[in-house]
Amino acid sequence: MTAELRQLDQSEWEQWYATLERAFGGVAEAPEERQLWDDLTECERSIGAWDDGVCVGTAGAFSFRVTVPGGALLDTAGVTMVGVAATHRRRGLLRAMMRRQLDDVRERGEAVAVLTASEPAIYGRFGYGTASYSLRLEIDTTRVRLAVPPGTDEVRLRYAVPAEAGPACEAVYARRVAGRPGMLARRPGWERLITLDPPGERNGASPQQCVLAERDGEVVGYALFAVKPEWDARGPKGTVRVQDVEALDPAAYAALWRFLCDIDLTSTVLALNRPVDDPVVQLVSDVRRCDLRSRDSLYVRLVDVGAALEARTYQAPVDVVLDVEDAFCPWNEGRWRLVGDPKGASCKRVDADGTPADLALSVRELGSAYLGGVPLAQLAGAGRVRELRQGALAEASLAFGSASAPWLPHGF
Ligand SMILES: CC(=O)SCCNC(=O)CCNC(=O)[C@H](O)C(C)(C)COP(=O)(O)OP(=O)(O)OC[C@H]1O[C@@H](n2cnc3c(N)ncnc32)[C@H](O)[C@@H]1OP(=O)(O)O
Repeated sequence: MTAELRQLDQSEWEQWYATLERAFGGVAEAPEERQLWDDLTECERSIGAWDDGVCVGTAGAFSFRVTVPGGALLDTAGVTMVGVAATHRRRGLLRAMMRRQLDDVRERGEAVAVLTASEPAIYGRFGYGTASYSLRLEIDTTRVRLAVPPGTDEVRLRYAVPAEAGPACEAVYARRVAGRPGMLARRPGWERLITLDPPGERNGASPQQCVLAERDGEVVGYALFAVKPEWDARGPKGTVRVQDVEALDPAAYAALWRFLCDIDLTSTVLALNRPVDDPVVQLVSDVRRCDLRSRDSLYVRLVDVGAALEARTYQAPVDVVLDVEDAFCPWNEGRWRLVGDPKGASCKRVDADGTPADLALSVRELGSAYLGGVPLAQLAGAGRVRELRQGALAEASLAFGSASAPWLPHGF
C-alpha cells in the first residue's frame, strides 16, 4: 500500500467526497444533499487516503448516541462514507482505515461502533455483527383493512408543511428514542436529513408531504410520505411511499396508518424501513397481502467489551463467563464475567483468577446479540457460539433479548 492516511482537512472535503461518490458509482448527489453531508462531516474524525496528492480512500465517523437495551443512550461511533478508488482497491486501504478508525474510537472512550454496510460480506472481518433488521411492507390497500383500537377516531389529522412541522415531529421522535434499541438521538442538524427531498430523487412521486396527528391540540404523531400517482386502463393505482411514521400512543399510530392506507386514487402503501416488530403488522386484516420482507440493517462492533456490556441492561438475571475472541482489537480478548439483570450489569475480566468460561464466541457474535435483536441461541445453532457449561446458552440468550426489536430509523 503506497497511500498515506491522514485526518481530513475541511479544505479537502470536495475532493474527498468526490472520491467517495465515485466509489459508489460516480453519480453526483443533489446540491442540497451534498451540502448537508458537508455540514455533518466531522473532519476531526474523518480519514483520507492520499496517493501523490490524489485522494484515493475515505472513511468517516459521526458522534452518535444510540439507545441500548434498558433505554440508556450510549456514545457511539457511526462509521460512514467508506470508499476506496477502484484504481487502488484490494491493496489493504480499507483495512488500514478500519485499523486507524477503531484505535481512534477506543481513544475517544466510545465503547461501540455502528455502521450500515453497502455489502454484508465486508465488515465481519473487522468485528462488526448484524444487529438489527428492517422490515419492508408493500400493502395492497384494495384488499387490506386496518382494525384500529378504541380512540382512533378521536385523533385529529391535519396536513402541515414538512419544514414547518419539523420541530413538532422532532419532539415526537425524541420521546420515542429511549423505547427502542438502535434508535439514534438526533443531534442538531440531523433533522434536516428527515425532510431532505431533492426533486431529482422523487422518481415521479410528489414532494414530501406531512400529516400531524393531534389530540387536545397537542401533536402526538406524524407521518412523512410522498404519493406517486399512476393510472392504467382500469383506473387509478397510485402508491403512497412512507418515509417515516412515529406516534406516542397506539390510537395515534393507527390513525396515521389508516390515513396512509385510505388515500384516494392509491392502491399500494410502500414502507421500506420499519421495525421488524412494527405494530402495523398487527393492525392489518391480511398480512400476506403486505408482502413483508426483512433485511440486515445496523451492524454493531464492541470496541470495549466490558464497558459496552455494562452500558445495557438484561431482561432476565444472567451470570456467565464469556470467552471472547477478537483478532482485530486484541485488547478485548479473554474471559469476561457478565453479571446483569433488568436494573444494570457489571462486566469484568476474569483471566487472572482461572474462572472457566461458560460460552465461547467472537466479538462479532457479541455485536450481533448486543441490541437484543439476534438471539445467542440462533448464533449457537449456526456453530458461531459454543456452550461450555450446560444451561449457560439458554440463560444468556434470554437475558440478551429485548422487549422491542432494535431498529435504525434512518441511514447515515
Ligand atoms: C460504512 C460504509 O460506508 S459501507 C460503504 C463501503 N463502500 C463501498 O461499498 C463503495 C465501493 N467499494 C469500495 O470502495 C471498496 O471496494 C471497499 C471500501 C469496499 C473495500 O476497500 P479495499 O481497500 O479494496 O479493501 P481491502 O483491500 O482493505 O480489503 C480488506 C478485506 O476486505 C475484503 N473486501 C473488500 N471489499 C469487499 C467486498 N466488497 N466484499 C467482500 N469482501 C471485501 C478484502 O477481500 C480483504 O479481505 P481479507 O481480510 O480476507 O484480506
